[in-house]
Amino acid sequence: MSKTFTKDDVASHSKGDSLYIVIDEDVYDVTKFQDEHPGGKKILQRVAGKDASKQFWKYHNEGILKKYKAQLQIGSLDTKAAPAPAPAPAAPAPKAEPTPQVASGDVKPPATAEPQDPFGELIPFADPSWYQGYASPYFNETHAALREEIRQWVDTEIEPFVTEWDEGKEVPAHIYKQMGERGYLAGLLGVKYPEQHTPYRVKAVTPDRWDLFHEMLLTDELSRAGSGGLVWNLIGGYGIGCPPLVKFGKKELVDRILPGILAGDKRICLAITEPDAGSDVANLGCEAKLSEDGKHYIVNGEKKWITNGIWADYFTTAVRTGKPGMNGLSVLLIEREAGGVSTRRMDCQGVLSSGTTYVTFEDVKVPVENLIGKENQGFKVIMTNFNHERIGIVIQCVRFARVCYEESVKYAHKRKTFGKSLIDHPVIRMKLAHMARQIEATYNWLENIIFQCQCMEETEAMLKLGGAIAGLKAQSTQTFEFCAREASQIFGGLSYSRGGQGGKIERLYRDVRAYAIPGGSEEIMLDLSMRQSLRVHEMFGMKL
Ligand code: HEM
Repeated sequence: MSKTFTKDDVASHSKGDSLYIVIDEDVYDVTKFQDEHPGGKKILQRVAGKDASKQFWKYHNEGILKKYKAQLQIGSLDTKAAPAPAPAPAAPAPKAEPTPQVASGDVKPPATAEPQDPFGELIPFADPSWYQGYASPYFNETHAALREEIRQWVDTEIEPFVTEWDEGKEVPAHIYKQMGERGYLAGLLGVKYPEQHTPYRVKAVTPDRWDLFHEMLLTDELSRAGSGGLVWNLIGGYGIGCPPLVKFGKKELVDRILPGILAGDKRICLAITEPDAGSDVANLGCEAKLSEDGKHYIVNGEKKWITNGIWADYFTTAVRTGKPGMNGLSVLLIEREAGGVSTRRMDCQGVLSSGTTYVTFEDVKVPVENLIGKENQGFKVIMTNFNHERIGIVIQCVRFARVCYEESVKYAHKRKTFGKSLIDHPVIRMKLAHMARQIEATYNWLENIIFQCQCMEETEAMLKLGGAIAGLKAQSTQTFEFCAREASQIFGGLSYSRGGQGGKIERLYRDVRAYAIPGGSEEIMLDLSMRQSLRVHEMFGMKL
């Protein structure tokens, strides 16, 4: 692969039976590939033996090269400069003393507000501002190291294949296994890193330094691949099904099953929604009756739209153990191998590789030891979990909105209409500006909420932040929907057909409803945001 070619060498391979092309000074042998090239073989033959960089970038995005490089690149031109050696870590630039705003007092920023080195492509608003050299009180060098670690993995082993996986409605099992081995699953529980239950560690961050902003980064960077199906496959079932077990499960149960889950060997999902009860959780009907000897619950009922259900070994399930309403609900950990559990894949509009599932429980025998929390007090378990779930949804929506925006900015710089680039049309800049302002507003609220969660104990956070998190969820799904629509208008036909340059936009557009409806629909979220916030502030002594 490290072979060097002159321009004349390449020019001598200009026929169908030996066809080389140059892209960015790298040489590709596309002789065999020409027959399977989706753009046709003639178009490749027209640039045979030549530099085809300009034509290539007109029709493709970076993902294509990442995917095919290993297979097709045979070397580089002799004119290509050797890659510059990695720069030595720069000595921290001397910081200008801030100008005091008042005559006395210390106005220096806290130590954690030191800016990190710029990272990524530096397109304004395409990444959070702390990626681009701006100071932040929330992120330090451990976050920067984690960001680098995940991005490298996603860029090389995930993103180039996401379209294939989405169309095939499955993510290869080894990717999920890596989530365990890289220590990522253990870091996604909204709790202290559970060192005692897993030998796996995140390379970039020691368990004692793990915080909610690291957790946020995991979800955020995975979402850069631009596929709700991928993210839900990897963390959708786990991220909402496992925290109740860890927080409210009995020690013996947790000790028995958690290590296998954190290792990525076993899968868990959350089973709450039913054909007839979604956001109104208090009306759930799936029934669990205590056996006569008091040793088991016998579970009967159906669950619908259960993410990851078809692959799950464990189902964290909301069941009715008592009277109607919220005070008759419990949560049970149901094990597939108990028998009586059937799962079938549902055909949905979006998040295709997430495995949305219809589940039936028929006389499933569940040991009483598998009760999570207390009998008939499951509502609290479910409600506590909602905040974590909704924050996860918000992180994904903001990043998906950024992906729509980023793809649009890049495309607007390369596509020309009416004699000028799209970016030079004020109407396109207006669209981008409306996307950016919503993304940044939503993201900054998200950072604040995560910081609040970090400062509060869980029940306090459930009460005090529940309203704001509900409002933020609606804000994020509307931002995502807006950005998907505007990006689609900018890409035109390319985002109407699947795959190719507008592929991410087309897919994300289909994924929007999977975020705006589950985890509390926009309508319910907005109403709850007001009701709950007013109730809580009444307790604070709100004066009207
Ligand atoms: C290493 C070389 C190349 C590879 C691996 C490659 C791969 C692909 C792939 C996978 C697609 C499907 C659409 C997508 O996923 O983006 C595609 C489409 C296409 N390619 Fe290539 N290609 C190469 C070089 C070229 C060159 C040099 C040209 C032009 C001279 C070209 C022109 C096209 C066109 C016109 C399409 C159809 C675009 C559309 O549907 O809008 N390709 N190519």
